[in-house]
Parts: sequence; C-alpha cells; structure tokens
Amino acid sequence: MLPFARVTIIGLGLIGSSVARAVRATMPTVRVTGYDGDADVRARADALDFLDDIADTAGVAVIDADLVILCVPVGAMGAVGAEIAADLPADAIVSDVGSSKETILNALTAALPGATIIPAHPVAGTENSGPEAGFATLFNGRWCIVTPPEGADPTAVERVIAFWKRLGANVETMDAKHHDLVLAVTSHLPHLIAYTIVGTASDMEEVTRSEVIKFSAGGFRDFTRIAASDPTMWRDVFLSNKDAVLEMLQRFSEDLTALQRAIRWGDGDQLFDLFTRTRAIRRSIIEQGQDDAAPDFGRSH
Ligand SMILES: NC(=O)C1=CN([C@@H]2O[C@H](COP(=O)(O)OP(=O)(O)OC[C@H]3O[C@@H](n4cnc5c(N)ncnc54)[C@H](O)[C@@H]3O)[C@@H](O)[C@H]2O)C=CC1
Ligand SMILES: O=C(O)C(=O)Cc1ccc(O)cc1
Repeated sequence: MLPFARVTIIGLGLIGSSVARAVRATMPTVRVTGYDGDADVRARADALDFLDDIADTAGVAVIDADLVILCVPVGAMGAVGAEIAADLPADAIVSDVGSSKETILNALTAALPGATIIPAHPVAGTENSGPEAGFATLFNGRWCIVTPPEGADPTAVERVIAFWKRLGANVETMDAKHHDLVLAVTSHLPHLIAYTIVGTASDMEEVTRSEVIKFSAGGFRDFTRIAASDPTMWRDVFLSNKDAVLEMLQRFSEDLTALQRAIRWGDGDQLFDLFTRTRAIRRSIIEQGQDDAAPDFGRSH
C-alpha cells in the first residue's frame, strides 16, 4: 500500500524536481502537483514534464494533497507555510527537505497551527540548482533524516518514513536539535570551509589566481565544487543553524590553532597521528558504501 496518493511539491529546483522524478519512477500511480514562486521555473518544470499538474499559486497546489513537501530555501519555509495555511486540507501532512531543522519546525508550527508537520532532510544533493539539475535516483542508498516534533502522530511519522524508503533512501529519525548539531559538523562546516578557501584563493594576486586555476587538479578542485553551491540556500542554512555552526566553528578553530602550533614547532608526531585517524575515517566511510563514488549517486548529473 502506498503511503500517499496525492503529493504536492512546493519549490521545483534540484531537490523538489528530484522528489517529483523519484515519485514518478517508484510510485507511478501517485499524482504529483507542483508549484514554484518563480514563473520561469514553473515554465521550465512544465517543459521537463516530471509533474502531473502545475498550479499557479501555492494555495491551489495544496488544495487536495495528502502530503505537501516544501522544497524551498530554509529562509522561505515560514512564508510558504503562511501561503498554504488557508487551503491546506485538515488531514494533510506537511513536510520539508530543508538542510537545518529546528528553525523550520518553529517557523512552520507558527504558520500552520494545528497542522501535522513531520520535517525531513534527505542528506543527498549536489552543487547544482534548478529543475534541470534534478534526477530520479538522487536519493538511492542515501540517508534521509526524519525529525518528528515531540508528540507527533506515530502513523504520520511512519507514512513519511515509508515515503522516503520508497524513493530509495535509508531513513533515520532524531530530534531537530540533534540533527542540527550533527549536520553542522558533517555538512555545514565543510561548506563554510570550502567557501572560505576558494574565497581566499580568489583574493590572491591576479598571477597567482591563474596558477590556482591551472594547478587545481587536486584537493582545491574538490573545494571549488562545494563552493559552487547555491548562495541563497547556503546563506539561509548558516543563518538558520547559527548556534550549532558557531559552536562547531569554535572547536574547528581551536583544532586548527593546535595544528598551526604543531607545524611551527615541528611536532611531526601530532600531524602523523591526526592524519592516521582521519585516513581511518575515510576508509570506514568507503566500507559503508557512503563515499562520493558510490554508484547511483549521480554527481555527474
Ligand atoms: N542542494 C542540495 O544539495 C540540498 C538541498 N536541500 C534543501 O532543499 C531545499 C531546496 O534546495 P534546492 O532544491 O537545492 O534549491 P533550488 O534553488 O534548486 O530550488 C529552490 C526553488 O524554490 C523556489 N522558491 C524560493 N522561494 C520560494 C517561495 N517563497 N515560494 C515558492 N517557491 C520558492 C525557487 O524559485 C527555486 O526554484 C533547501 O531548503 C535546501 O536546504 C536538502 C538536501 C540537499
Ligand atoms: O554536494 C554535496 O557535496 C553536498 O553536500 C550536497 C548536500 C547539500 C546540502 C544538504 O543538506 C545535503 C547534501
């Protein structure tokens, strides 16, 4: 039995269009309706033909949905919640895919009093945006973290879990605060570091900059991929997960200072010990099949 019959997706970019494509691929009888605030994105999504219906307003899009998934930047979630409030069916479940969770839960709870809100975060994506960037297999074998609020209806939680499993994801549940702390170190801080290092390189002299491009075959190239991620999305992630990111950044700068000292004083043992530990972490990620090169992740899309 399918967990939902009529799914509405608000925000038709990388993640929204991937969810729509994945629903079509894995649950072809489910009707998928879409809406995006940008008329040009709506027209492009229409031409790409991954939806059954496109609505002209967010309200019309949700009118008979049983699952509504908000796939807009984190900072826009509350406003979209307010836009759909009057038309949301009483028995519909509202979910989202935002990269931080506590702020979204607060914004949606305020905008949609009494609604069933079961947030989720597929930990899968790329540096690309827009409806053209999405693909049906994005969630295959990736984690999706569901963060039910306290006292959430267990049946609603189970239906959202079943939905993501159908899309190919492995699902774990945790509370929003814990999610935000974990993701601050595993995703948000790495993006901040990538933005910084690429920014630092681009601030260098013109001549050096061309050498940076020319010799960027190694680690720097990986950083430039991450640093090409969507500016609106990541601005919102850092502002919404401020406390956890600042906490992790503080720890990171202390560790960086310790490394700086080890280099200055020629403490090779300290460097060697750290690099040995980090190599083991990489190897255990690969053993668990969670590395970038895993089949189906589709980074090349
Ligand atoms: N990009 C990634 O790798 C991942 C992103 N996420 C989360 O998914 C969400 C969407 O991200 P992407 O799909 O990458 O972004 P995107 O930029 O590709 O798509 C976002 C879409 O939302 C629309 N939008 C913005 N404000 C709106 C509003 N008020 N009403 C209606 N539509 C509106 C935009 O026009 C755009 O088409 C974000 O919350 C992000 O944190 C989650 C996992 C991975
Ligand atoms: O492209 C990458 O390396 C990513 O890390 C994609 C990504 C971005 C944001 C998320 O919340 C989850 C995954």
